[in-house]
Amino acid sequence: MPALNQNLKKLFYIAQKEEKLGIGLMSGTSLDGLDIALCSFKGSGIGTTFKLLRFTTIPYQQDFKTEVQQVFAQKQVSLEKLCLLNEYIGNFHAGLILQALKDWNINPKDVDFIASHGQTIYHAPQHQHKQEGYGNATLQIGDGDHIAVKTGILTVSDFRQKHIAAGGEGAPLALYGDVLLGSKAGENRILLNIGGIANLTYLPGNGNLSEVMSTDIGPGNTLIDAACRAYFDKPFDEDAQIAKSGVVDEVLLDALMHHPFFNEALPKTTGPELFNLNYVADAQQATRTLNIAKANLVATLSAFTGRVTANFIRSNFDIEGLKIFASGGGARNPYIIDYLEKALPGVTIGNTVELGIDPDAKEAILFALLGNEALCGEPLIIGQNPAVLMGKFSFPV
Ligand SMILES: Nc1ncnc2c1ncn2[C@@H]1O[C@H](COP(=O)(O)OP(=O)(O)OP(=O)(O)O)[C@@H](O)[C@H]1O
Ligand SMILES: CC(=O)N[C@H]1[C@@H]2OC[C@@H](O2)[C@@H](O)[C@@H]1O[C@H](C)C(=O)O
Repeated sequence: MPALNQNLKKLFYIAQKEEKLGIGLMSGTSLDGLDIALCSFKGSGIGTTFKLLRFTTIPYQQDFKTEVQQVFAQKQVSLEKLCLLNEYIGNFHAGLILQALKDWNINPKDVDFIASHGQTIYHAPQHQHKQEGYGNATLQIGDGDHIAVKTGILTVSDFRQKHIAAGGEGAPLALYGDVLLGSKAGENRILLNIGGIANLTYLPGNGNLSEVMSTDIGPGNTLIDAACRAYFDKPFDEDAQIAKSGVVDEVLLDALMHHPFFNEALPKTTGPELFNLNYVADAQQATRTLNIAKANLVATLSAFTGRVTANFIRSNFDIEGLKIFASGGGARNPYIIDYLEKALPGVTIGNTVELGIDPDAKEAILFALLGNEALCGEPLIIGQNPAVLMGKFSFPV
């Protein structure tokens, strides 16, 4: 009998371990930093038990952000730059993981796997690119082989391609973990993540997985951040100070609300490829509001996130006793949260902290969970979503 590839032998060994130590990585559309969550797992699927052992966000320096912004959500980029960044980000993320493990006094040899989201560079669902003959597509870079070789840890990466191959749009993937982290018998819940793009997972209190729904909603922080960068030389509107100093331009807000994306069938996804400052400039041009004060613009964009999200929840989930648990950086934006509270009377709006989940760590935990599923799970049928195990394996040697 030919000898078994040592990598596969190790893979089988890890997959069969009763308890696994895994690292989940998330680097989102906000480009603020790399989220690193170290978790321990027992079991798989709905029966998984896990503990978040350590969490950190390592902020990106401006020079790195500037590099990534050259290719991020752009229709035309330098192919050379894209190629270089694929290697660079893999290596860079591996270095940040090693740094975090050192800070935590944990030997990389004790970690069973890394689950890496990579950096989304372009997201192109068919309803958005509309090119005949082409399907849904998405691209995350920061290749897993570089992470595996540099850290010496088995790496699972590039989760979104399989979702598309099996009929999805490559996102949101949060629902696979949200079901596990957030479901409660007898309580109708929404886990609302306000990142660059806002998305949610509806978890019915009857526990019926076929009723679970997860979708992107529209812009979260992406437009607010873009306006703060362009006009205030700030990465974001900390504690909504700028928005609170401005006044909403209702005419512009109404114009921003008119896009076919908001009427697309669910589930649907989007990104900064659509919701960017050109989108805003077009609406300003159409409403002759190009000269409004920049603080009024930030207030209007913050109200836009609030109105899109509130309208979506009101029209899709007119459900008695609905509870929302917010996460993502936007959960710390008081303008957005206050807006939702006013626009959704009777709906309780809390934070995932109440579920024992650090709202900043949630997405990194979700990818660690997906890595655990890739190793020892079985495809789960949840709502209309592809029932597949996602991720590709990269070996250290
Ligand atoms: N104190 C705060 N006040 C206002 N906004 C905040 C605050 N803290 C964070 N944010 C917002 O949250 C953003 C980061 O959010 P997060 O890390 O959830 O995004 P992401 O993971 O990149 O997004 P996505 O989920 O779309 O990939 C910041 O860019 C900022 O807009
Ligand atoms: C293509 C891509 O990276 N999409 C992200 C983005 O950030 C939020 C929203 O848009 C969501 O669809 C997704 O991330 C989360 C983690 C998800 O897949 O659930």
